[in-house]
Amino acid sequence: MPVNATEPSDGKRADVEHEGADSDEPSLPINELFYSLQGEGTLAGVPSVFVRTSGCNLRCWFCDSYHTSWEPTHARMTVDEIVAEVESYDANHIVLTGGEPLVHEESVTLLDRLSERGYHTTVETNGTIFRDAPIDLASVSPKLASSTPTPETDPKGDGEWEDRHEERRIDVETLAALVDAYDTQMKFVVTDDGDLEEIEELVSDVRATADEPLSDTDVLLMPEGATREQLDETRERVAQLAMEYGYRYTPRLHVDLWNDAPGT
Ligand SMILES: C[S@@+](CC[C@H](N)C(=O)[O-])C[C@H]1O[C@@H](n2cnc3c(N)ncnc32)[C@H](O)[C@@H]1O
Ligand SMILES: Nc1nc2[nH]cc(C(=O)O)c2c(=O)[nH]1
Ligand code: SF4
Ligand SMILES: [Mg+2]
Repeated sequence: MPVNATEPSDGKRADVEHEGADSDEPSLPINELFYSLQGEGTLAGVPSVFVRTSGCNLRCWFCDSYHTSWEPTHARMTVDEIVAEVESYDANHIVLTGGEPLVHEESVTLLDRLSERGYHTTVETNGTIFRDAPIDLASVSPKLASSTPTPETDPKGDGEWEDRHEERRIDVETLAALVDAYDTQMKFVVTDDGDLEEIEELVSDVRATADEPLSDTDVLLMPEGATREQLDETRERVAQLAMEYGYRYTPRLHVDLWNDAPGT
């Protein structure tokens, strides 16, 4: 269901409580909650319930979830309300995404409750924040230099987020901690050939820092594109790059199937 998104947020707990969220109960700012197919990564095609939190610590210029980052909106739901909504769907796989779901410590509470009920959990994260939680698949998408919003690419202002995004986007220690703690896929948004040099260097740095291995088939190249038309420009080249470098290609099934319509 599309959640009635009313409360603006910037990745911080809102200071106003709203109907439907008891102030004593753990709650999360939810932008949307829906049932679809996992569109990305090694579980692509698996029917899944998506829980999308609002608020992010980065500002990728290409963010396909603009209303969780650049202009965040949400309704506050208690963890109990979220779990009840999840349980109304006949699915075993839950994808917690955002925005950046790990900016919220209540995401751990939600993951605990889902795990207790036997759900498989995937967390889509930008890899800048580590939290100890029952995560079955950490779907980590480190943000490359090509994601940084410059005055030319900024979708909202004049590049006010450029320095903050640039300082925060990569933390090798955090990426290595995620690899060590969880079954991890590393999913890079590729805009053009120039991204591969940074990917190779970053993968090498993470391998040097982590104790657990990160195989080439756990490194995924995903074409940039929020619409079918944009993907038409990128997907074939990114597929070629995956073959050239020996990494895995991931499609964006929800864009191919439904052109990234809300609730897909
Ligand atoms: C909206 S993000 C939310 C989770 C987390 N903040 C992150 O970036 O991983 C979900 C996924 O969409 C990807 N993504 C966002 N905008 C995209 C675009 N224009 N093209 C391709 N992938 C995109 C992100 O890299 C991430 O893998
Ligand atoms: N179908 C579908 N699959 C997805 N996999 C990751 C998504 C995300 O936004 O994190 C996503 C999404 O938005 N839709
Ligand atoms: S990190 Fe994820 S949610 Fe945040 S701006 Fe980038 S793509 Fe969007
Ligand atoms: Mg998405």
